[in-house]
Amino acid sequence: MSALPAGPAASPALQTARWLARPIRFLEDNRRRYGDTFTVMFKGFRTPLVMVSSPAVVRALYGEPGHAMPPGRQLTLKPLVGARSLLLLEGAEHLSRRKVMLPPFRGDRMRAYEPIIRDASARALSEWPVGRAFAVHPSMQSITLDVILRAVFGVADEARRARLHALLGSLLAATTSMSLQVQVLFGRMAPLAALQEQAREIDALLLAEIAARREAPGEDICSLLVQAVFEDGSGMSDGEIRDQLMTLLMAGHETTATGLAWTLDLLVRYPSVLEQARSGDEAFLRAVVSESLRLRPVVPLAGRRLTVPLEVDGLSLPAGTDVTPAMWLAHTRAEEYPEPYAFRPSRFLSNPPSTYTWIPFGGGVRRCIGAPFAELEMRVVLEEVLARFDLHPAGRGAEGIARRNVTFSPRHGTRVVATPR
Ligand code: HEM
Repeated sequence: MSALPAGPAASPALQTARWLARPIRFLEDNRRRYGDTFTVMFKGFRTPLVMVSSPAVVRALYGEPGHAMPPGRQLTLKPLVGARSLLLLEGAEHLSRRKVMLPPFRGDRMRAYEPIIRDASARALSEWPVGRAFAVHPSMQSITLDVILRAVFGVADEARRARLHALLGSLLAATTSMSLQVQVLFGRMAPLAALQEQAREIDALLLAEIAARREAPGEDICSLLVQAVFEDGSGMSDGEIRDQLMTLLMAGHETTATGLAWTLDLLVRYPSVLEQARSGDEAFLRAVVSESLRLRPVVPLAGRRLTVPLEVDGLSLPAGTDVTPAMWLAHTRAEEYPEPYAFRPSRFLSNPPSTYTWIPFGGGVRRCIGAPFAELEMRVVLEEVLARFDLHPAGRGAEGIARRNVTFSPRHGTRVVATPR
């Protein structure tokens, strides 16, 4: 068996502590010492993890459709999204779902959701405090949750939407709650029982929505799933649609809100870019979104377990190895991005990067199906924010990174001072 690439010799506990406390430093230190490809060992993982970042290796990894999903995904996600989730299926079952779930997210269809995004933004932005520091991340979470409930779930009724907003908001907060995790670790199951009670109410509400969409389909994604037909002529059961809706919520809500919070954090620290972003030039705002996702990749890793050996550019990894691109490292290669640490959206206008040097949405057969949705939503929310407010950073230092589940998120929620224009 070939040896894995070199990597840090520290104990798994120490490597994990460094990754959790200072992820960027951990990645940069390893790149400096070992190059583009290195092997790390995290506590709780039974097998080492090879991190890669050169475009040729990322292409070879994501280009092989047969690789399996990374370990641990089933364990953490199944209780929330259900066993039939697109995120958890593999092989032919996964591909058949992807085939029917991709078309509803096509770029041209997304335009229909623009009014919903503008309206959700207007409601949330009307509550922003004026002239004093506050964190924008919770407001972005509220917008992205509202947008998913309307555009994806299709919940038109205000009262039902408010109830689902409250229930899903607290379920999602609990999944990132350190206090809950500690209580459960010490055997206190009461909070978990309360969560299960909430989950039952959510399921009942979702099944009622699905039944209503079967009766009278609309423009939302749930209506399209209700009408979807697999190659064998069968459709999705109500239970499966429930799983896919929870999947879209889990995959699309926090990620987009966090991408928005990071974009605002970068914009307030680069006033000339912020001014240009206000100009109403749609292409420039798209470039702002792309550059933010490059410099602040919300999902730092999206790996695979190899089912066949990976052999490329002198690298040879045996089947069974866990391999992940490190988005930060792939996005900060000076060969592809001159002055890689500068926030410079115009680079996406003059010289758009090739596919495997910009991978905030992963790649290959598991690439994010919500990418066009997320990009549109980010651009439209930004337009609404910039049209209403002048923004300044609340502090001098750049935001640090905190980990929330699988995301890299601004530690203090992006604190700004907003004044109406
Ligand atoms: C800025 C926002 C977002 C980011 C950074 C992001 C990132 C990602 C990444 C890295 C993956 C894994 C890809 C892989 O394993 O190669 C993924 C998968 C996925 N995302 Fe997103 N995502 C975002 C928004 C959304 C939205 C808005 C939705 C839907 C409403 C969505 C739905 C999904 C789904 C269903 C998958 C699983 C695809 C599969 O396994 O076939 N995402 N996303």
